[in-house]
Amino acid sequence: MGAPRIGIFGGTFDPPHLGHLILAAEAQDQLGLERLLWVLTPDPPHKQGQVIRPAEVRLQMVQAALADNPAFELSRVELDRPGPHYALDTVRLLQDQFPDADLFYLIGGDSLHDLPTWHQPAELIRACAGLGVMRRPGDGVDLAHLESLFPGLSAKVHFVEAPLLEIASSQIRSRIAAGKPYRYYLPAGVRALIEENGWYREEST
Ligand SMILES: Nc1ncnc2c1ncn2[C@@H]1O[C@H](COP(=O)(O)OP(=O)(O)OP(=O)(O)O)[C@@H](O)[C@H]1O
Ligand SMILES: O=C(O)c1ccc[n+]([C@@H]2O[C@H](COP(=O)([O-])O)[C@@H](O)[C@H]2O)c1
Repeated sequence: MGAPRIGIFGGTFDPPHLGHLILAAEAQDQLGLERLLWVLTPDPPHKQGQVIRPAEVRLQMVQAALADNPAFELSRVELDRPGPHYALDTVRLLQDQFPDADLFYLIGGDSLHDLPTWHQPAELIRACAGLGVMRRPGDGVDLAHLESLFPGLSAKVHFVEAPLLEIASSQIRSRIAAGKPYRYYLPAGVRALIEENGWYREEST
């Protein structure tokens, strides 16, 4: 029997939406992940200076998004340490927690495209058994170029088969602020929280 496979899905989740849920569910199935840890990132490295809702607000929404799926778990590995939250530190902490497991880091195509700008990307790639990637419209992924920067990367990239989804948290925030319908872009429980609390109505980001 091989090592247990654990998926790590980090995100700002401001708010969590159907793109996130579909990526997580397809990756779990296609990569045979025994556990799938959703890692809420309080202080995302690439969103410094950007307005994001407080971690407690995003946590409530992630809990609502995960509530009806026992296969999804919330990990506090970033919530419980000060930021900025680099993926490499997270993977290393989870390696300590699950020393026998193969860890798969899940990202969208835009994140794969940006990987060279991440903190110590070569070490991150080395630390992961694989990267589960769901393409995004216009993500600009050029795997041959990435392979030239990080030899061996392409063998670790597993493209997750799924429809291309033009859904983004930023787009949902804009829709809410503009009074446009957004109901079917995210789970009902997340929408209920947004409506009860009036979140995103005044926001322009
Ligand atoms: N529609 C989507 N298809 C594929 N991957 C996605 C999609 N939406 C988000 N992701 C991936 O999920 C991870 C977390 O994304 P994040 O929480 O930043 O959401 P986002 O929709 O990209 O937010 P924003 O629009 O505010 O930048 C990232 O790796 C991102 O690439
Ligand atoms: O480690 C890094 O340098 C790094 C740079 C950009 C993003 N990440 C992580 O990737 C995940 C998705 O990022 P984001 O900004 O699209 O929500 C989130 O968990 C971030 O902490 C990590």
